[in-house]
Amino acid sequence: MAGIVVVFDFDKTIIELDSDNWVVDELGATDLFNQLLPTMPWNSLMDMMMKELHAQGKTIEDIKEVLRKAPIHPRIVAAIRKAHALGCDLRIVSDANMFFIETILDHLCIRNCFSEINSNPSYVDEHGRLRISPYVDFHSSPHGCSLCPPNMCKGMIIERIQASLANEGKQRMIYLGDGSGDFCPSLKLHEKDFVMPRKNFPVWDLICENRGLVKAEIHEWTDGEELEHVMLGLIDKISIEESDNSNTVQFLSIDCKFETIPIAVHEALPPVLRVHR
Ligand SMILES: Cc1ncc(C[n+]2csc(CCOP(=O)(O)O)c2C)c(N)n1
Ligand SMILES: [Mg+2]
Repeated sequence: MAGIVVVFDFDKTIIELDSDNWVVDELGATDLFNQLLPTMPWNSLMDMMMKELHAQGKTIEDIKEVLRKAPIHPRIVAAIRKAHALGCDLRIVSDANMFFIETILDHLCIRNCFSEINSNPSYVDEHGRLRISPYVDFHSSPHGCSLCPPNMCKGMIIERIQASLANEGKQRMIYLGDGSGDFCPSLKLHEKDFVMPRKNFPVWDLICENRGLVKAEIHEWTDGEELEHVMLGLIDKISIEESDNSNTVQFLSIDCKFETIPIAVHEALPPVLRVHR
């Protein structure tokens, strides 16, 4: 589906928990983290925690090992692979950090499924310490959005993606998220887009309380199995609508499930593929 962009939040959407807390807890630094939390911004605190762990002798490999153990529902990995194989453009917008996300995606062998990852920058310095900084430098150039944390306005990122898609002929977006930071981007979606808030999580509460403000169609999900079912259903629905809207493209019926479409055939397909399930 060359015309469909699927944007994923990462923590508590792709993986089952918050990666920052997972690393801090697993490496035994929870008490210090909780003690310092009221005193500094989140990214500065994470950077400081990485300094502390480095001073205690914890290596980058120790951090990677913890990240590789992060719980994830197997159907989420399957869903990502299927959406990618169907030709959707998959992206991540996350308030975690690049190192944590890339380590986990590499481990799951799904990094190649994503065309873009937007998150807080991170790098390993010359001493082998992980450095983490905010996506937005809120001292020199604050984003000015009151809905979002100072270091990242996901709504601004979505608007930037929307502007670039207009040039690429991609029209439809599906946005999946769980947290309060996913509310602002949900408000930026257009009428023909879809938002998939995780049920009983903060973004779901916010969307339920402000339904009138959300233009996109709302489809909730609870776990990986439901995420897979709902997301692939929406991709199917969009592809049918887009093929019905187009009088120039041929369409093809494939009497099989998504996972059995041979890649060689799929690549040779016309731009719009109708899948019967
Ligand atoms: C005021 C304030 N409190 C807490 C945080 C940190 N924070 C909140 S949710 C989350 C996980 C995001 O990952 P994802 O976007 O992938 O769900 C993080 C790191 C913040 N930035 N500002
Ligand atoms: Mg999240």
